[in-house]
Amino acid sequence: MARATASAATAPSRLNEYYELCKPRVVMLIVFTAVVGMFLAVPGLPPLSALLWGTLGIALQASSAAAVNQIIDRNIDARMARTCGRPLVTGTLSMTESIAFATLLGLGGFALLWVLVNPLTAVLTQLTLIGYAGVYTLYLKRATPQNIVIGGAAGAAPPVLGWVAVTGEVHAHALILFAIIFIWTPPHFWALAIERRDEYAKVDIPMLPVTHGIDYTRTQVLLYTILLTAVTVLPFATAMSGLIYLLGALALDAVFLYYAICLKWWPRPGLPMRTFGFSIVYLMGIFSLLLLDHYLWPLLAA
Ligand code: HEM
Ligand SMILES: CC(C)=CCC/C(C)=C/CC/C(C)=C/COP(=O)(O)OP(=O)(O)O
Repeated sequence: MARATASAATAPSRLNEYYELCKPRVVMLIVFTAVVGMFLAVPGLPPLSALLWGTLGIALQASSAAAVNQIIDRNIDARMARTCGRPLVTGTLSMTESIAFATLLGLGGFALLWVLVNPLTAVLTQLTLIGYAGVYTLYLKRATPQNIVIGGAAGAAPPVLGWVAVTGEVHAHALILFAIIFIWTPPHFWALAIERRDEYAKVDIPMLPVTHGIDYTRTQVLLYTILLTAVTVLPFATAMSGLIYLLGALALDAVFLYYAICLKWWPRPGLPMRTFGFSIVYLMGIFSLLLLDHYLWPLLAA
């Protein structure tokens, strides 16, 4: 009786541990950018089957990538305050359970994309998984302060994956979506890394604030944010999006630039984490505007 009660009590919490192994909040935003890529790929609505199975397949593979990242990084995660509560560190999930779970999600996602979407999406998504879990986590993260710039390509791929899921091909407009996330990644991450500099130094991970100092990193955040402003004009400049997108994007750019300028010239406690927090709102906002504009602007401009 006591045994039955105990296992009933632990079952939901174990489910929660598997959920946490997938970095759910990051994966949700990643999947959102992929879904926006699917909607932007065609003038009307994308086919339901590509939308449904494409989203599920990309979500499964992104979750698998996040789990592999935690399997590889468990010793580093154990020594940083931000990550020491993760399931593989606390021991609530074993290595065997985590590897089995990551393999199941990865293979399941790949098979689903290959069979129900198209082989190109399956292959590109698999390469993205390898890029993040293999190339970034295993090698780049420990090797160079440019780790997140190069590794950012994996995080930037999902809108392209979504586009390919619907059309079967890579279009120049999909590459603009890639460029937006690619250039957004450095200010997103380095804002957090400024705050967490000492933790990364303690575990010998060569993040930019550790190797080049905090002030240099602030300059890089500002330069990438300026570049990001230019890149976010591209959807309008190439007639992919209309004025609703442009005006909204410029407003978001202005706020992000304000954060980056304050971080560089008027730094104060708490500002790096507020900049990091805003970077997430910003990317959600840019992709929401792209989606909104795709359906509303043709009606208004007609
Ligand atoms: C190489 C690329 C990236 C790096 C190094 C990176 C790094 C990080 C780190 C370290 C955190 C954890 C913050 C914390 O624990 O408080 C984080 C959070 C987050 N990242 Fe990124 N990120 C990258 C790319 C992306 C991409 C592509 C997206 C989405 C499109 C994204 C969305 C998020 C979100 C939504 C959070 C908040 C998670 C939460 O609230 O727990 N990141 N990122
Ligand atoms: C479609 C597909 C396969 C997508 C995979 C892309 C993916 C999951 C990107 C996640 C980006 C991310 C959270 C990086 C941080 O890793 P970190 O190890 O630097 O951060 P941590 O210290 O919080 O673990």
